[in-house]
Amino acid sequence: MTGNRTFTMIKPDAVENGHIGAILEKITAAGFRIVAMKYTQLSKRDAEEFYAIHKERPFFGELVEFMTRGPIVPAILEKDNAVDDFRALIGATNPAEAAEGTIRKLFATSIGENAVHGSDSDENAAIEGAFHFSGREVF
Ligand SMILES: Nc1ncnc2c1ncn2[C@@H]1O[C@@H]2COP(=O)(O)O[C@H]2[C@H]1O
Repeated sequence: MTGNRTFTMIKPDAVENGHIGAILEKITAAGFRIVAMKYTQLSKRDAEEFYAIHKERPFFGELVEFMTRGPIVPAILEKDNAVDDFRALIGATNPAEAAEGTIRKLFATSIGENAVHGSDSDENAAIEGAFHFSGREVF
């Protein structure tokens, strides 16, 4: 049975802090199937394109600088109700406001360096997944 899909990235802060394994464990324990995953680093151009929707925000420069400073783990995840269930699993954007037990509460350090990304809609999940993966990389 296939569920629907969301897109995530384990961000440079969580990679630097050694949390890849623990975060993947939380994701799979919550019932998500990994259908695509890689270890890679974004160029400045990649990050500016991926986050184009935020380009007028005051934190845009900081966001691009952060997301390009080291490797990330992008992945496409599958589960029923994937987008909403994944956002519940990761918690609020600001880890200070994230619920106990959520990935951001456990592993994020600030609103900017918040450990993981989660798509906010089915449409954006498809766009973001296609940004990072070709058809041959999705299983
Ligand atoms: N006020 C803020 N200051 C710095 N970074 C922010 C702020 N709000 C959002 N962001 C970052 O912008 C990112 C947009 O994608 P995410 O929701 O994955 O995670 C968000 C944060 O990393």
